[in-house]
Amino acid sequence: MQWKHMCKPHAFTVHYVQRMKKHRWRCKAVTFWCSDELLCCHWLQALTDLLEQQTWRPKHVLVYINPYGGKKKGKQIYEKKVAPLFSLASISTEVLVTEYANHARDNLYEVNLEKYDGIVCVGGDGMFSEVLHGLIGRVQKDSDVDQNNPKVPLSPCNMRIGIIPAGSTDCVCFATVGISDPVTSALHIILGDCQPLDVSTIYHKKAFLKYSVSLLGYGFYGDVLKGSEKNRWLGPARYDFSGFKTFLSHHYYEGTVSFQPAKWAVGSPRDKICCRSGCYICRQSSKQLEEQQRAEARGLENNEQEDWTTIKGKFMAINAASMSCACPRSPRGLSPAAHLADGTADLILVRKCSRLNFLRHLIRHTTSNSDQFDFPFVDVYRIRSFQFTPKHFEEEDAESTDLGNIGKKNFAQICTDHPSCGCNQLNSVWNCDGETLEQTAIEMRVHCQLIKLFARGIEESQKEEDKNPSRV
Ligand SMILES: CCCCCCCCCCCCC/C=C/[C@@H](O)[C@H](CO)NC(=O)CCCCCCCCCCCCCCC
Ligand SMILES: Nc1ncnc2c1ncn2[C@@H]1O[C@H](COP(=O)(O)OP(=O)(O)OP(=O)(O)O)[C@@H](O)[C@H]1O
Ligand SMILES: [Ca+2]
Repeated sequence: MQWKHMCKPHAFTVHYVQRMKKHRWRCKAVTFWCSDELLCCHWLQALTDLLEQQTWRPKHVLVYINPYGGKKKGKQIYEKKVAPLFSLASISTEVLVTEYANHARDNLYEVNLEKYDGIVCVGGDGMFSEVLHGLIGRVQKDSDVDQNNPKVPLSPCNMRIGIIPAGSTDCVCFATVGISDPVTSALHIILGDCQPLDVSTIYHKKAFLKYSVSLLGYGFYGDVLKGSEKNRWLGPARYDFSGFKTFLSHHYYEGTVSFQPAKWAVGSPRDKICCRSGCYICRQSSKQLEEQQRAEARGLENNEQEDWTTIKGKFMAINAASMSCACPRSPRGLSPAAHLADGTADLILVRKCSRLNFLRHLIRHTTSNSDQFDFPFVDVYRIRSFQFTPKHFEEEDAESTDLGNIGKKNFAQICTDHPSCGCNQLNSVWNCDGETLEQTAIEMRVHCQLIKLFARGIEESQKEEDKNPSRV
């Protein structure tokens, strides 16, 4: 809500948020007229006082715009749809339109963060990932935490990030707000919403590689991403084109997956209930995790060696989803019951299957009320960490001769460059929130609620409320 002073006659306008269909929010206005000037002033003063009490609302934000994300409309979207709302809400801004990849990330290591109440990122998941790496890295640096040391607990980031969607998938925005809509996201920022978010760290041989908040996927989604990069000029359609080609190539990959189940977690990946605003499961799970970590610190439980489950096999896809990964292509996401802030990820293993079966599994991502895990070749686990070693890597490590490595690297290269050559590609690549990783043997660990967003999670729709009347 916001007001605008009008001199004559005595009147003021209140701007407020109205909920529309499908989680969309719009800014509406209502003007109050009054013949009594004093009464009008009293109202104005009372409203101003109320607004000033809302200390969680940001007053000064730092905005990063990727002018080349999605359909290359980031700058236009910000100027036309977002900046006017920020100025109406008296939010002052400092704007940086990025000039090269990683400009925003590097800038976050230099700026005086104390000046700002939040960071706004205009772009897609890749741009968000840049801001995420910049902010987490900066906070660790300021608190003398070595993010490259997997044994040291990371410092949580209190500065909130707002996402104005202007990318190709916008999965982080969609899965935390319920819609990919710049105006809705701007209104969540203005109201000062706060949604904690789990972040996963990825390591190769104990060396830190990347952070991930949405999908860490090997096999199908890795290949789709790799293929899509050659066709960036197609814009968001590059994923569908590459998805179709990857589907037809129908590769499977051999390797070993080991994971630690999240024993303390309250929910399961097959739950019918999804993560919604003020989620009870997120609150309970994070509490239980804190207790478990306290017990581990006192040496009552040894988490490092215990409870690892190992599965060796041939996989079409290995997906670790730290959140549902809902997006316009798949409105319920890769793992519809995954939670934003419960300290866990859902590990989905799709084993070698026929093309038809894989298609049936994929199609279920697009329809409501159908369970994409209900196939004999799909398994799903709620986990705190996992590691993957490709079969090819095991052999490579055993031989460990430079000559052998070079030979295999070249072979993989030939196959990637000639997908129609008919030979079997040995390894896939990891898709980490829309960016490829160079290493294939990796380890991932979830950090509960490491960052905060200007969002509130997806609000329960009337239909859902009718189905779950007893939910908190
Ligand atoms: C028949 C239709 C089946 C459609 C199945 C759609 C499943 C879509 C699931 C999307 C999950 C997105 C997870 C989010 C990942 C983001 O961190 C990342 C960065 O933005 N985006 C992508 O990697 C971008 C990933 C984009 C993946 C697109 C996959 C398209 C598959 C098309 C298969 C066509 C088969 C047709 C056979 C006749
Ligand atoms: N000025 C720039 N020039 C070139 N690349 C940039 C620039 N600014 C940011 N980038 C990079 O562009 C990449 C893609 O951006 P972004 O995520 O906004 O769009 P997208 O890839 O179309 O969407 P999505 O990630 O949702 O699929 C990011 O990895 C980011 O690092
Ligand atoms: Ca989670």
